[in-house]
Order: sequence, then C-alpha cells, then structure tokens
Amino acid sequence: MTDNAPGTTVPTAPIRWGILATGGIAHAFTKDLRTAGLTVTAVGSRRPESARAFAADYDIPHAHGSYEELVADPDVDIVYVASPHSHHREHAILALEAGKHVLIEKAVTLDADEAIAIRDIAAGRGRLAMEAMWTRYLPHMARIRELIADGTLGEVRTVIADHTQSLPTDPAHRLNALELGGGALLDLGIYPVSFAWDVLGPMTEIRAVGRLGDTGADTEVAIAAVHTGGALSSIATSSRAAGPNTAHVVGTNARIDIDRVWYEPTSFRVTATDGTVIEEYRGDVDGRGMQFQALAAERLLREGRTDSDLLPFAESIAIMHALDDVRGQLGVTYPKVR
Ligand SMILES: NC(=O)C1=CN([C@@H]2O[C@H](COP(=O)(O)OP(=O)(O)OC[C@H]3O[C@@H](n4cnc5c(N)ncnc54)[C@H](OP(=O)(O)O)[C@@H]3O)[C@@H](O)[C@H]2O)C=CC1
Ligand SMILES: O=C1CO[C@H](CO)[C@@H](O)[C@@H]1O
Repeated sequence: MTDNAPGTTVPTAPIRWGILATGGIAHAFTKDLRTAGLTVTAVGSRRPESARAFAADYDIPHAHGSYEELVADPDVDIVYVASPHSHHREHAILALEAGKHVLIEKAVTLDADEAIAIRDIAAGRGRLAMEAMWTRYLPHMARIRELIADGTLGEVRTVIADHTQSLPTDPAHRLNALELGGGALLDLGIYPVSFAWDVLGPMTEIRAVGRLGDTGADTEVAIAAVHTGGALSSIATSSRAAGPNTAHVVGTNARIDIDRVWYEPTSFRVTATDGTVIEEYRGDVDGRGMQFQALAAERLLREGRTDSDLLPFAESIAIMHALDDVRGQLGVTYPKVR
C-alpha cells in the first residue's frame, strides 16, 4: 500500500477482504468474490468454530474468533459487514476505527442518524464507506442507465416495482425481530426504493400504508412517491407472499420491463409506445452477481477514492431518511442495541 492524499491509502497490491459474520449472505458474497478471483484473507465470527468452518469452506488463511480480532488483522484492507442491519453501525465503525475500508450490507443501518455516524467516522479517517446495494452494480442496471441517459425512453415518468417474498414467520428470525432490524421495508423494500431513487432522483413526497406482524415489524408495505421533477414511483414490498418481483421504467416514448427477479442478474426488454420491441437484453453473469459491487469498491480504492460514484454515501443516507419517513407513517420503531 502507498499513501496518496493525507489519510488516504491507495493499494498497489491485491486488495484483501475480511468477512465480518458468517451468516447466509456472508457465504453468498464470499463465493462470488472467489468466482471473480478476488482475495479474501480473513473471516471473523462471534463464534471461533464458525470462523474456522467458514475459513475451511473458502480456503481463507485467517479465522478470527471475534470481530475485534478481524478488524485488527493487518492483512485486511476492506471489511465486508454482513451482520444484521441492527448491528451495521457498530460493526462498520469498529472496522473504520481500526483503519479499514467498509462495504456494508443493506440496509446500511437502521436509520439515517446511524448512517450519518458512519459517514462522519469514514470521512475523518479517509476511508471508503459503501452500501452493498449490489443491484446498482449489476450489468443489466448499467445498460438501463445508458438507455435512460441516451433518451431512448423519452421523458421518464414512472417506476413500478415490487420486492415480495414468502419469508420465515418465526418471531425470533431477523426478518421479524425488531431488535435485529426486522421488517420487510429494510430487508426487501429498500431495493425498489433505491432503484426508483436511482432512476428518478430523490423522493420529495412519500405516502405509505402497510400491515405489521405480531412482533410489530412491518410485513407488507405499499409506497407511492413523488420524485424531483414530478415523476412517480409505485412500490410494493412483502415478507409474507411472493409476487412477480419485476420492475418497470415508463417513459413518454418507451418503457423497460425488467424480468423477474429484477434486482438479481436478469433480462429486460425495451418496448416503444406503439408496441415495437426496441431491445431485448440478456445478461450472462457468473455466480449470484455480488462480485460487481466488490469490483467497484476495489476500483475506487485503486483510484484513491472514498465514495461510490454509483451510490454515494450521501444518497444512502437520503434513502435512509425516506425509509425513516415510511416507518414513521407505519408506526414502526426500533429498539437501539446500544
Ligand atoms: N445482498 C443480499 O442479497 C442480501 C443481504 N442481506 C443482508 O445481510 C445482512 C445479514 O443477513 P443474513 O446473512 O441473511 O443474516 P443471518 O442471520 O444469516 O446472518 C447474520 C450473521 O450476523 C452475525 N451476527 C452478529 N450479531 C448478531 C446478532 N445479534 N444476532 C444474529 N446474528 C448476528 C452472525 O454471524 P457470526 O455468528 O459469525 O458472528 C450471523 O450469522 C442483513 O443486513 C441483510 O439485510 C441478507 C440476505 C441477502
Ligand atoms: O437482500 C435480500 C434479498 O432477498 C432475501 C431473501 O431471499 C432477503 O432476505 C435479503 O435480505
């Protein structure tokens, strides 16, 4: 590593990833890092045996029995925070204070205030903080951004999207437990909200209705929003019933229909207002597609940058403000773990 601007470090050797937590998404992400040939040097778990088993699965040289040991590992440049969102603030700050860069699973935190705390520490330390909203970095999304920018759709007026799944109803599961940030909105609804924000810009007016489950966490939410410039989005999310999981971008000349599952690598077509199909996109992605956000983070670090161009941290914070607004309308509040 060599120093660039004060407080900023530009890697010249392979960038070394450390995985914080050994749950479901930590496995999926690590598999994709390996598929892409990236370097994972360490994993940390609250349970030493879990760290050892995870390290054995993926040939990772260092297995740490605590997150503190992981972030202190001198052979780690960037920590992937894969704990429940209730703990992202604590674990991201732990890593940043140890001098590491961080890629933080979605939702980046429980609320906007927590995200601001991460931003301030990352800025003070000159480190990259990036939300792992992996969908933004997928190849089909890059093509969609091009089609919008080159005017193929005309004026974009509407985004319609759902993220609906049938997920466990166990009250202790992180999807339902308020102390783990449970709720469909932060787990699933954040995808269409972030997508609508990417396409239409900031939400300026938000109306939300929803249903809460037995634990008080939201299970079904419908959101109607006005964006800068007056375009509208219509979003549905549910952790109780699986719907189409498609997304649609509607312009005055044409629309894009993204096939299910729209937030994963998938296909889409562009159809003109008269029904003519203008483009059919079929992607070919290895693995689940989580490597693209990691490759983007590595590129930023090599360029000595500490913020994502595709999802600046300020936008993650603004999206958290919007989700705070939605939760306020639904009456969902989280107990803080600290
Ligand atoms: N990008 C995507 O597609 C997905 C993203 N996610 C996001 O990833 C995060 C983790 O989700 P997921 O992997 O499904 O969750 P899991 O419950 O499968 O795993 C979470 C892990 O976090 C660690 N952890 C730390 N503190 C706690 C705690 N108090 N309670 C429970 N676990 C704790 C544990 O690891 P250990 O015991 O090793 O310390 C645990 O295995 C969430 O923020 C979620 O939104 C989830 C699924 C898909
Ligand atoms: O991001 C996610 C994608 O879908 C998962 C379910 O399959 C969610 O639980 C998760 O958090």
